[in-house]
Amino acid sequence: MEAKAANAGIAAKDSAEDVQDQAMEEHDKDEVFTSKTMQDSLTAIGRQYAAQPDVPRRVHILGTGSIGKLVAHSLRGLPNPPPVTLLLHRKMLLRAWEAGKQEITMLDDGVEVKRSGFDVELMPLTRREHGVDLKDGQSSVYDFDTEAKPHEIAKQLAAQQSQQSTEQSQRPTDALSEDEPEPSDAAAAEPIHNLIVTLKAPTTLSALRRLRPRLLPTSTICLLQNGMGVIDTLNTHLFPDPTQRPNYMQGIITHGVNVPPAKARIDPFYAVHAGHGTIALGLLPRDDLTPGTPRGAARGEPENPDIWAPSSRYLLRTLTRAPVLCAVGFTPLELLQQQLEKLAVNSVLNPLTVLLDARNGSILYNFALTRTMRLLLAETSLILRSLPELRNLPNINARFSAARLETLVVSVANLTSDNISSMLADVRAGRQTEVEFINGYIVRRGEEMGIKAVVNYAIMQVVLGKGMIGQRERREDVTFEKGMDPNAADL
Ligand SMILES: CC(C)(CO)C(=O)C(=O)O
Repeated sequence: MEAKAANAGIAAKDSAEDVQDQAMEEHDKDEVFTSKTMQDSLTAIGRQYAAQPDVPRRVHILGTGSIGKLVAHSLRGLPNPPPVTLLLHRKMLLRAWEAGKQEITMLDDGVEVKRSGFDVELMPLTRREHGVDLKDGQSSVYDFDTEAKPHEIAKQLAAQQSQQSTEQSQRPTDALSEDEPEPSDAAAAEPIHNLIVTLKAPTTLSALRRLRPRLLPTSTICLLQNGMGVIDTLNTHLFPDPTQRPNYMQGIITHGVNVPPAKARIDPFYAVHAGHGTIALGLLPRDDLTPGTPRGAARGEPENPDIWAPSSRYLLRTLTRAPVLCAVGFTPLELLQQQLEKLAVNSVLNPLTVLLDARNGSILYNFALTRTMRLLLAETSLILRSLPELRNLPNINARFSAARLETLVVSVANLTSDNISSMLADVRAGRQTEVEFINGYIVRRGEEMGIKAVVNYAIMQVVLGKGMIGQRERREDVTFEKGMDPNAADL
């Protein structure tokens, strides 16, 4: 009976979607017509929203955790959907995909909606040891049975790798020997123009290192994750030359999506859209624009849309087109302020819930914890109000006052009182936390301005210490069934 009702629900939803699809297709045709016939006469804002037939439409999604699934599922639900490639980081996931129905299922308001038509690519993770990438199955630099030290072995491996890559690039492709593994999938070598990253901040650098050769200065990377400072890390380690950097977009997600553990074991491509929220999106202005290009953000003025790369406009437009995502674009300066507010909330709720090993609501109505929160927020407020990028903005002192930040923390703790914070979930699962991109970011920004963020620093160290205790316990005391390593948990 229940299944019947659910099926009826799906059918009703499908026919409603069909009608909507037709309407949107007409709308799309109109937009292409507009872009072909009137492009020259459009205003800058008009060009921003017009369809762009020349931009490659494929969207790659890195991270198939709950948010990755929500975004992928929503994009394939669009009328005239873009091609979507899921970048899978584990063989087990690829096998599950191939053995399954090759669809993502989202349970929303009691109705299961299945969507297919995705492409997948396996992105085997490499380990980095002493500065060299070790491929899947390659021995650790610590395992060699010689007198040589791990860093010396790493040096030899690096030399070998660079020689191999030089030889390979000098040989014509048809001269590859039989036994040499050819790239398994030609698509895996193609450029990535539009990339959405839903990985956690600490794993982003190592994952993007694998994709570095496929990312062009014309590509756009949209980061949908907690924490701040990832872009600085990417620029330092992967894109030191500003002219070779991709374009960046950032987003703040308030959707609540989860994967019931019982379901995760049966179908890793299943998720529940439990709380409908929004995505605030903002593009980052490039640092390498020709001198003289008007850059509104730098002066705290409205943005000049002409400076955004076509892939950035395409990705922004595509994400904002998906009704369920409720994505809205903001100016870089407004998005930055929203990110900092979220950072302040996370910098209190996440580490405190880890230390207390308790749900978000546990910090409420407890004066000892209120004192701790106030100490943290006094320090964070001072640092945020001193940031050079916010200088000259009116209202900064009020928006980032310790009292207002406390109101934000309390209200989020109330709204999510039964939730387990993402940081506590990470610690419990033995995963690396985002603390260095939350409290660590506040500490780093403080240091730049000569402000010692001792409370944030101390709390970050305790969270790191707690994570280490958990990881050690897991390694030493508990034996896991093969294939059930909790550290391999999905991102
Ligand atoms: C706001 C909060 C704490 C909600 O759980 C969160 O964003 C998180 O868990 O990372």
